Amino acid sequence: MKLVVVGAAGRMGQTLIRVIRQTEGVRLSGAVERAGSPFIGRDAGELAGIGMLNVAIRDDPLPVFAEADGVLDFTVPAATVEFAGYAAQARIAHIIGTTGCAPDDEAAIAAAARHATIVKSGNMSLGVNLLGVLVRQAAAALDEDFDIEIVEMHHRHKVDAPSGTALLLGEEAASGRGIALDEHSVRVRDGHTGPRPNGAIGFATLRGGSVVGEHQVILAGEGERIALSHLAEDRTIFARGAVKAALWAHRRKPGLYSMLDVLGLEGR
Ligand SMILES: NC(=O)C1=CN([C@@H]2O[C@H](COP(=O)(O)OP(=O)(O)OC[C@H]3O[C@@H](n4cnc5c(N)ncnc54)[C@H](OP(=O)(O)O)[C@@H]3O)[C@@H](O)[C@H]2O)C=CC1
Ligand SMILES: O=C(O)C1=N[C@H](C(=O)O)C[C@H](O)C1
Repeated sequence: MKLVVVGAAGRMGQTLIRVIRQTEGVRLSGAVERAGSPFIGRDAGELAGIGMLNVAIRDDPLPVFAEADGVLDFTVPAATVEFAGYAAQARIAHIIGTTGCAPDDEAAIAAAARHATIVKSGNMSLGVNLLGVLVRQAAAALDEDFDIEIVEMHHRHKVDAPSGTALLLGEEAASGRGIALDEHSVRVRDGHTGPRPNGAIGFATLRGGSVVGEHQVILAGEGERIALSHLAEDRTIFARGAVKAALWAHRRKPGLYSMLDVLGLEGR
């Protein structure tokens, strides 16, 4: 399967290029960065530290997509929406790891999924997706006497909050409780907040250093507390998940899928 990496010079872009090189059944056919990037024209393999791959980084996605079977996209929301349109035009699989998408972005991506096979997830790792299933089960088993709080920590460069993973875990908790997350989430607390609303799902965000990604879901009751957590030690776990998603999506009918579909965890 021929794969394009967009955002090829980024933290995830470079990790994806290394993982593609190590994975049977896939090869890097193209690499894209934004127009004006200092990395345009550089060899994608050299930049990722694995030696020449003879794939130059380009700033014209459409012809690059036309020669590929799938695109791996860990960039920024505006770019992802644009890439979704191009992937739909080229009828190739689009694997989206980008987080921080606004409702309008999500709507544009859903529209593109009428023509393209899109897999989108706030976290592509096996561990976090399994954690999501466990969180849903725990939230379903316990009533509102257990307060749900989600704590996340990431590196100092991260630009969106709460993280895509924290929101994914919040959705799973809400689904276990049979409620809508956006009607119950408390994303910020500051000053005289008053007591905690019953049934709220709270979020707390920490940023610093080089932390790859840490998430904890706490279910706090009277006199006892359950904590379910995931620690990402290496970005390779996300890249492996994305490549797995691309292989799963190849020649599958258009639609918007999640990592739960890819991993066979949907409905578990
Ligand atoms: N779902 C998951 O499993 C994971 C998701 N993520 C998410 O992936 C995204 C990227 O993370 P990370 O790699 O750390 O971020 P980086 O900033 O390191 O990488 C993003 C790359 O995308 C490039 N880019 C920006 N605009 C465009 C464009 N129009 N065309 C092509 N390339 C573009 C950036 O270039 P420039 O810097 O020049 O603007 C940069 O090289 C984030 O949203 C993050 O939350 C991260 C890890 C796992
Ligand atoms: O920006 C990151 O680095 C990460 N982003 C994703 C998120 O927002 O949850 C996934 C992972 O935690 C790393």
